[in-house]
Amino acid sequence: MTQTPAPATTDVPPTETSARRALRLGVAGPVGTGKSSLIALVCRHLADELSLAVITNDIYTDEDARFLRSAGVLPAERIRAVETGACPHTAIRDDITMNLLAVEDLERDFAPVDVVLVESGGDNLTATFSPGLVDAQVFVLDVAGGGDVARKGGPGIARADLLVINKTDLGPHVDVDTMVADATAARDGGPVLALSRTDPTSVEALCAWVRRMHQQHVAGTHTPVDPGPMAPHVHAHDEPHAPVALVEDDGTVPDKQIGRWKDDGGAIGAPTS
Ligand SMILES: Nc1nc2c(ncn2[C@@H]2O[C@H](COP(=O)(O)OP(=O)(O)OP(=O)(O)O)[C@@H](O)[C@H]2O)c(=O)[nH]1
Repeated sequence: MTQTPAPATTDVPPTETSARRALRLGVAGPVGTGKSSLIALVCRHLADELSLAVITNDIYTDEDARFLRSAGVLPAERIRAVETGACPHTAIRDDITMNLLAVEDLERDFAPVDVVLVESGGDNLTATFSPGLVDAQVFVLDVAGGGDVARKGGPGIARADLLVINKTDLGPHVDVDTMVADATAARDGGPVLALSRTDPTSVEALCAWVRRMHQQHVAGTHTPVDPGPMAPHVHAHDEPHAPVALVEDDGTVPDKQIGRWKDDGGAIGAPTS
């Protein structure tokens, strides 16, 4: 009796869609470090050679998308906003659905797209993108944040594909060289770029890095790396009526904890059970 061979489960040629998938490049970092400005630089300098699109994340507005559209760095329809309605890291790490759909829409609407830049909402030092959403990520600090910031570490600083120390034109007020040296030490040799939009050499170095990432993506030689999650934490509003209690070993409630509970009626007091 002849047997029909089982269908091969490996060596499946890429589908047209996956073959055309853009490099998805995340840009994260604390509020105001220059994420939108960096994306504007990349678009301004590379739009003639690469097909680009942008997703911005804001909590309640589409402000970053409007900034980029008004800067005229790309056709307006290639820049789309995701309003996360929650902590910025939620939409880039915990539940990436909204962003993933937005990226796929752009890839389909403007196929073929070479690079989709995804800007995170401004967050703290620990926010990173899920490797399920982006292929590579840039973490942006600025010299205005102070020389100590790079030393403080965190997954983005230590393990993002590229760490940018931005606004080096403000350097006279901060020791930029020390900041870059600290950052390089924190990254175990990973690339660090000192950037200013007023320094063409640094802007070209940024563009060269993006080009290289895109080439590696197309060649299939780049493997997305997860910089690691942010520290575990809870949001107080997640469970407004059942906060995590501090209770001593003997079962008593410390004085400082009483008053942090509110029952359904709004009265303040310790829980009854
Ligand atoms: N001096 C200087 N200022 C810069 C540079 N890049 C950006 N800025 C300024 O930094 C401020 C913040 O820039 P944005 O690009 O809006 O920063 P962001 O990280 O996108 O901000 P959020 O989206 O609010 O987190 C703006 O006033 C920019 O003009 C730079 O290279 N040098």
